Amino acid sequence: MTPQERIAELTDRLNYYNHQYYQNSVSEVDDFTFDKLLAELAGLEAQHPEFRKPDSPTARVGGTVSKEFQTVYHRFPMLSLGNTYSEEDLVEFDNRVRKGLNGQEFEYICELKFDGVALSMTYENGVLVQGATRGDGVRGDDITNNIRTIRTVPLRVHREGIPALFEVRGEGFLPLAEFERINKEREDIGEALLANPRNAASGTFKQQDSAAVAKRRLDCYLYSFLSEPEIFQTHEESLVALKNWGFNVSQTWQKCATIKDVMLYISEWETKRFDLPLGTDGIVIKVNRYDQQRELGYTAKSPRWAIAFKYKALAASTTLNGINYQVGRTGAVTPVAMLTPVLLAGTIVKRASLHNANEIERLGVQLHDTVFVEKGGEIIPKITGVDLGKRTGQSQPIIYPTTCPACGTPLIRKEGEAHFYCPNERGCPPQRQARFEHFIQRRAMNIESLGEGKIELLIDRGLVQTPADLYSLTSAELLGIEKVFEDEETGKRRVVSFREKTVENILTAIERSKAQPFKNVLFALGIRYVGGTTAEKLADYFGSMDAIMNASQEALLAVPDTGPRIAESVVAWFADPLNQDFVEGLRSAGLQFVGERKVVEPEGDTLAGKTFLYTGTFANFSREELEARIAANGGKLLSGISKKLNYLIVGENAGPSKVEKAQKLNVSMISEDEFLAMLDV
Ligand SMILES: NC(=O)c1ccc[n+]([C@@H]2O[C@H](COP(=O)([O-])OP(=O)(O)OC[C@H]3O[C@@H](n4cnc5c(N)ncnc54)[C@H](O)[C@@H]3O)[C@@H](O)[C@H]2O)c1
Ligand SMILES: [Zn+2]
Repeated sequence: MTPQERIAELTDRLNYYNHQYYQNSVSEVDDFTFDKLLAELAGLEAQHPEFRKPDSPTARVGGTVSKEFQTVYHRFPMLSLGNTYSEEDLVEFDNRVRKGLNGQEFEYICELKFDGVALSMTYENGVLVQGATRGDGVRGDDITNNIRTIRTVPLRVHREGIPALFEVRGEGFLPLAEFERINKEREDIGEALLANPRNAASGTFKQQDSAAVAKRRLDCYLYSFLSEPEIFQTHEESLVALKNWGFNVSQTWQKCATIKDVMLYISEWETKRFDLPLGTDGIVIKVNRYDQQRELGYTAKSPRWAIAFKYKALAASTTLNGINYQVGRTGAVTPVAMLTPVLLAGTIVKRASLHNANEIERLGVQLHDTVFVEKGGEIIPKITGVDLGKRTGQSQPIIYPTTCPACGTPLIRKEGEAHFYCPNERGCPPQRQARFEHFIQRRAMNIESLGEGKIELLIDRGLVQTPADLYSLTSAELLGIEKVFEDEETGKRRVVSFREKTVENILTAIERSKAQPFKNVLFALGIRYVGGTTAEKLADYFGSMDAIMNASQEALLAVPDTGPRIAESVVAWFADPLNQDFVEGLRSAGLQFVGERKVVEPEGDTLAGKTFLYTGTFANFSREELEARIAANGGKLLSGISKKLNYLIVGENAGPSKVEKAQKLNVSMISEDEFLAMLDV
């Protein structure tokens, strides 16, 4: 391949990765690979400037704006950062800075490089008026409503000395604990897991429905303050002031007098960063004084007064001793690698995720191989490769089971899904147990006193078949039963026994659970894809179990944010006679089958297949009434303006941004009267 061809190829490939990364929140390669390719392209372009493409990713900030949001222009451009993985490059950076400043004294501020999404917030007279993404550096997406959901971003700041107009910038992120919580919930309802916290944050900030965004507790660390005229002399002063004004500034930054101190900071945080509540992928080094920053200036893509040092993902190698196939609540089988314990980033790793059969194939890993494990932003380490040089005659191909490791039922794989499933929903012990655990969790029936082995014991003794049986348990049945559990790994024994006090607590909790609201009951059923949020929406919309049981797929599709996958799953679940028995069992136990919301009585289907959104206020309807009429006539309410929207109903005091956006996307706008006329056909 000639340099010209290679330049063309790299340009296309990197532009494609950028598109996937910024628009679709997907990483098709890891960052290290991406950065290596980008460095290769920059090197080739330097040697052969004549072959450089006008759309080269070396000279542009990676992102763009999207059609779904209003575009805003940044007052000050939002740039990228030069980056490096090597200490030699840092020394070079230090030399460049020294030279650029002609021997003046200078200091650095080191900060962690938070792995999320760059955000910019504008305040006018102390009020947050706009929040935007970086986009292409000049223009970004207006995601003000989504940024308002971040609790640590003040909506108002009133302190002395704050300029009337200023901008703060920082990194929006999904805290690791929140990432794990969401994934646990997704696993629980059989949804594909989010790949990593950075991409999850990026995808969340791009959602149209800010109520859905609010459900994920995003956070943001601020690291920059901009105003005209400037009111600070140094970056340090601005960090201190931001903190004092109530902005969320991570207290991990440090002033360093020399590049040696910078290196110490780097090595100090190499492992310590894993104790932080968010993913970080390196550190950022900035010249402290603003006048010196100005003197050094910018390239087209990044400041010359700052650089990012990125850590290579922490890796270790160890042997794969076996694979444990775990069966989840929905029957999905997940392979977990059992490893010879190895120290990685300060913790001992014994297991790693292998995700699914495709992943095993992709890695080409065999039993007894030496494998590389890596710890990225996530808490569970993953296997990233095989050390083929260390493969011995001992290694054996991994034969993926064809039957359920727990109950022996032949596994099936649904089209388009990566997981194999055990279809024996009711007989398969781990599935049954997991269904009970789902049922008793706080967000469902809240009978958590039944946790930690107690359910297993009840099932073992044949006291319960389905969670409905919990409601007929008596203290006579429970008193005195016990079981000794032995931990396979540690050999530690634990006794679970039902003594008087325990029994009393459990029976009280079961009794009390009868008052749990209808939406919790609906969630507790464990219908695939019906998580807490969906259950709440369905409960609000239909108002009762009977209405949902009798709802057709079309009727379900009319519920906001409910797609065909959920609708199909709900209909199929209620069509199963055994599920019907289960539901009737719960009904006779006296659980809440009716919600607070008024039941929508179907009126007709004149709006079937049409999508609506409204803005403003109306003479004939309250918001609830309008929503109910749309639903009752088979229409579907959308949560935001997109190309999928057919009609925007415009009332008094309509939101100008909604109207403008609808115009842009050619969405029909109708008045209240026109809407009424549609109902009258
Ligand atoms: N894997 C992929 O497919 C893929 C594709 C595109 C980009 N990427 C990754 O993204 C990088 C390019 O993204 P980029 O242009 O946003 O550069 P960058 O993420 O390397 O650096 C700039 C960004 O760092 C962030 N940042 C975090 N902490 C900061 C702090 N304390 N101070 C200042 N900024 C801070 C800001 O959001 C800023 O915009 C690539 O180097 C690559 O690693 C990966
Ligand atoms: Zn099974």
